[in-house]
Amino acid sequence: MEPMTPTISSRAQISKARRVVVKIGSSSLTRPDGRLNVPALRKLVDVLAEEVLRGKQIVLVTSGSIAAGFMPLGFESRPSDISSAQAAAAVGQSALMSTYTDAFGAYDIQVGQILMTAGDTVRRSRYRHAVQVFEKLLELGAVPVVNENDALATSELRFGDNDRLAALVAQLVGADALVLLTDVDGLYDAPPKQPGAQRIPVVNDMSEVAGVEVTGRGSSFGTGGMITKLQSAEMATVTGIPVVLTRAQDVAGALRGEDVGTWFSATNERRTRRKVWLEHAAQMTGRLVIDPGAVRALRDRGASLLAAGIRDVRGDFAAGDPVEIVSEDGELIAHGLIGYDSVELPQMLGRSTHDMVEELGDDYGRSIVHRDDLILVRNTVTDVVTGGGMPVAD
Ligand SMILES: Nc1ncnc2c1ncn2[C@@H]1O[C@H](COP(=O)(O)OP(=O)(O)O)[C@@H](O)[C@H]1O
Ligand SMILES: N[C@@H](CCC(=O)OP(=O)(O)O)C(=O)O
Repeated sequence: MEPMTPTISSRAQISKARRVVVKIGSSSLTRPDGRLNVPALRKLVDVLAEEVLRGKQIVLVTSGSIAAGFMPLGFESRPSDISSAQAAAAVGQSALMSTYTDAFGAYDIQVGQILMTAGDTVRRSRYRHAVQVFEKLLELGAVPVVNENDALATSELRFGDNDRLAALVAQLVGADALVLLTDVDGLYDAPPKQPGAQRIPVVNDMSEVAGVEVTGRGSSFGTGGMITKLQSAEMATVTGIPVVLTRAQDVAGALRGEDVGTWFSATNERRTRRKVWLEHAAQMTGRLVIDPGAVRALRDRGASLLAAGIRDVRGDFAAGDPVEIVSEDGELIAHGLIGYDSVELPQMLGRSTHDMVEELGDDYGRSIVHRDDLILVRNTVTDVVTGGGMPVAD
């Protein structure tokens, strides 16, 4: 059995964390001309390698593949169309990994590349497999180096930014803490370039950042800006993982528990990883329109969604896919994992479970979305600042 790490409930305790996920963003790994900033990467590795040699388990989530790949392919700036960005990622990812392999190799530490797509964090079998690979690498003393599988990720199954991916990885490996490294030394109460903007040192509850002005536009090479960092912090903290957000130069201080950046305390809510994913990260494959009685049943009674309350179904999905559930006037009510394929649903709409079992057989006795697979979409802080959660397919 792995020794248990005490729960990390304050910044000072982070030095006791046994397993930490560290995410470094494009903004910190990119030179002004857009190329990979190798000295910055090496400085990060110097700090992380020392921690590994002292016995900490580190998982590194790193951006930089597109940054490292577009110039060698002859693009003048980071390409915005998907196929060019994917080609740049394919070229840049290998350059990125060889730089990490050399840098950690100087400390005799092996790195293992893990390229993930959103699907790996959703499907149970792939998730379990990912858990095993991470565990094995860490057990063998290697540093898993993670990025999104940019070359292959399709737009429907893409995170885009690495902030939310890092929160999901932190949940997947059961990290004691998540460190988000960027080009700004923490969350500010207004965009940092604004005169008078002040760093917020501690956030004990995400509701405290409700009035903070953040932008979704990152630095020249970053993706997502501060919005996806707040989403990431919320995803981690509600599953019991505290977060430090700071600039890359302060990584050593962050891991020692110094007063750098912004500390986001873990909440006691401990929502399950699957529900957090459903709320924040799932790309929806379909939409169910439900009547007012069903809205009340979901909201007030925490009920499962039955066919009787469904008015309309849109999209092409298979049982187990994530769908959004909206009211007749279009208000987003919940996200859920659907229990049936889209082709099965039209014959079921508006019908009682009893009728369907009589006519269609026992297979139709299940709810459409079981309460355990359903999360009411709250007006969370990140929704307030972003003006809505994740993009949802029509
Ligand atoms: N309230 C805020 N506090 C701190 N940074 C903010 C805020 N609002 C917007 N930002 C911007 O977010 C940027 C970081 O996001 P991004 O460029 O996507 O970083 P990365 O590539 O490291 O993920 C910073 O450069 C900063 O200008
Ligand atoms: N996966 C992409 C990174 C996406 C990105 O820029 O994310 P972020 O570092 O969170 O702004 C890459 O390696 O270029």
